[in-house]
Amino acid sequence: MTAKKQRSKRPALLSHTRPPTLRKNEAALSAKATRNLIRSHHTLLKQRTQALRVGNQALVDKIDAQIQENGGLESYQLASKIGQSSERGGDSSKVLIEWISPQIADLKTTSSKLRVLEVGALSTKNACSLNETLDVTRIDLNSQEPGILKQDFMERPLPLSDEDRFHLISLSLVLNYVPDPVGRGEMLKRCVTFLRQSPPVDSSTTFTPSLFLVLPAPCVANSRYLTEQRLEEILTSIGFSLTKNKQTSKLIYQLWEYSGKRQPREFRKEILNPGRTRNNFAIIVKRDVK
Ligand SMILES: C[S@@+](CC[C@H](N)C(=O)[O-])C[C@H]1O[C@@H](n2cnc3c(N)ncnc32)[C@H](O)[C@@H]1O
Repeated sequence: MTAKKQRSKRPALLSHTRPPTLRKNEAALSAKATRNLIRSHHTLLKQRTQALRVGNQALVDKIDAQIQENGGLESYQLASKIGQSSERGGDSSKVLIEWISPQIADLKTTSSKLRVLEVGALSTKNACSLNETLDVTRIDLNSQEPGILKQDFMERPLPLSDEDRFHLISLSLVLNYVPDPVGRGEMLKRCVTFLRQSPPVDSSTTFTPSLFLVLPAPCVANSRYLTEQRLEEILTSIGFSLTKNKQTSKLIYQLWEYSGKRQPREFRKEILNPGRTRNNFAIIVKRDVK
């Protein structure tokens, strides 16, 4: 008998990172269709950003038409929702709840709540929305339900007081949606402005303002331009420190506490991890203009 040929294990592609399937029979087809839809949407958004950058409006229009032909943001969100179903590895906010449970335990016996901003919310029934100790504000570029505000986080009015700030911000699979590296850096910096230092109203519970970040694992594990160390350098420079970290074959989950110790630095797009099979995911951080 001949020995079974061993397949060489290639690093996962960004488009192959959604957890496994809905119903066994529909599995292969729908998982593939879902991946293709997500991948194609991300690619078109990146091409659109490049076309915009060089002022090629005709190409922008063509790409917009292509995005619409594929079902637009709505179809992308549907594909992402399938990715959230428990059969596909589930709702990422379950990990968040597990991590913050010790800190929010005391809130169960009070009416105080921790204020959470969920950016890129696809459902009002995920684990964080169902948690009675959390007061969740949900926003998305395209709202799928009445409890989700249609809003671009980058356009959200800046807070005037703590009432407009949050103890926790969730960016689950949102940063990788942003089509350009500079925009990703801006999104991370913007989070700080919305974090709240004061404790939940009428409560003695203390909670260090935090950022829950979820990314497809290859963004960090298999990129030419981003490594775990670089991600940590970036977030540390913005004032965060890493408190929880979990990686599966598909996703990387992290909880960052805001220490307030900012050491503003610039981060450029530079090759950190060369290789033909790597992806180009990058985060560029520009210094704020005073
Ligand atoms: C892949 S879905 C992730 C959904 C969900 N958070 C999850 O973990 O599965 C990404 C969502 O982020 C939303 N999004 C991307 N950039 C955003 C922004 N600047 N403001 C609000 N929502 C944004 C998109 O509209 C999309 O619905």
